[in-house]
Amino acid sequence: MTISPITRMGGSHVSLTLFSSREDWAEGAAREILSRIEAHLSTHRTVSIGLSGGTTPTPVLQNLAHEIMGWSDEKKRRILWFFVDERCVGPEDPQSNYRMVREALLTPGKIPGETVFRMRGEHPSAEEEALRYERLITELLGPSIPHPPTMDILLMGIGPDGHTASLFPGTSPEDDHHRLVISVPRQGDRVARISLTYRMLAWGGERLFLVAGADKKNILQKVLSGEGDLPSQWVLREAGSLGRPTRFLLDGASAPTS
Ligand SMILES: O=C1O[C@H](COP(=O)(O)O)[C@@H](O)[C@H](O)[C@H]1O
Repeated sequence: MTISPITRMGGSHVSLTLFSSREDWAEGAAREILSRIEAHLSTHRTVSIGLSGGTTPTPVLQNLAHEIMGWSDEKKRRILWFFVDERCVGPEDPQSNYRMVREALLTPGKIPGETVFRMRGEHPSAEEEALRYERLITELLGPSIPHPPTMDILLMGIGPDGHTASLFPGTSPEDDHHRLVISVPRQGDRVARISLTYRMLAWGGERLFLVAGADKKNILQKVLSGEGDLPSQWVLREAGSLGRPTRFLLDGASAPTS
């Protein structure tokens, strides 16, 4: 599938893969993630993955759990699971990204707890927790100077307003300064959040956007049109300027028509 305006977003570094049904998408996306994990582990001791929340990734993570559950503990310990963002709620709250990931992937995949690095949404200070997570990332993945440490695979989503991770419309990479993780204040009904920054997302080895469902069709069309300053567009542009690839894994219902 080709969409010409996409070249304006991330140049040749952006590609789309379309799966016909939601079921094919969930299976195919899990296979894509798995093949990148295996490829990375064939040349590196460990692979780091950033997980997004919301509802879209659930069936993909369930399929991934099914593939990984039979692995030896030794091999499972070579995957380091991080979070792209979290809502400032407890780990049992229905809004918790960690809760969704635990139920879909960690528990069924029998993932060793010591390989999972969650953002503690229940911390009384989101800012302190963002700073702790930033330190954790640099300890585990490398220094933040001269550029952010690299998470090898970032699983990302797009919200109906074009947000990605917990970076919302009206923000831009200029707001990041030198941070890797930020706290995002509560706004209206939206609870406060903790999020990786644009820099951190752009420097990731590869971004896989998991997008499915008819309710994502319009926003995806807009994102890929190249016109605008939506957070997901900033990520594509910044990663593209670093020559880092981004791939969209779409189901038929979400795919743009032109
Ligand atoms: O708020 C969030 O939304 C986006 C998209 O979620 P979805 O439910 O529309 O798929 C998600 O990527 C992010 O992690 C989450 O916190």
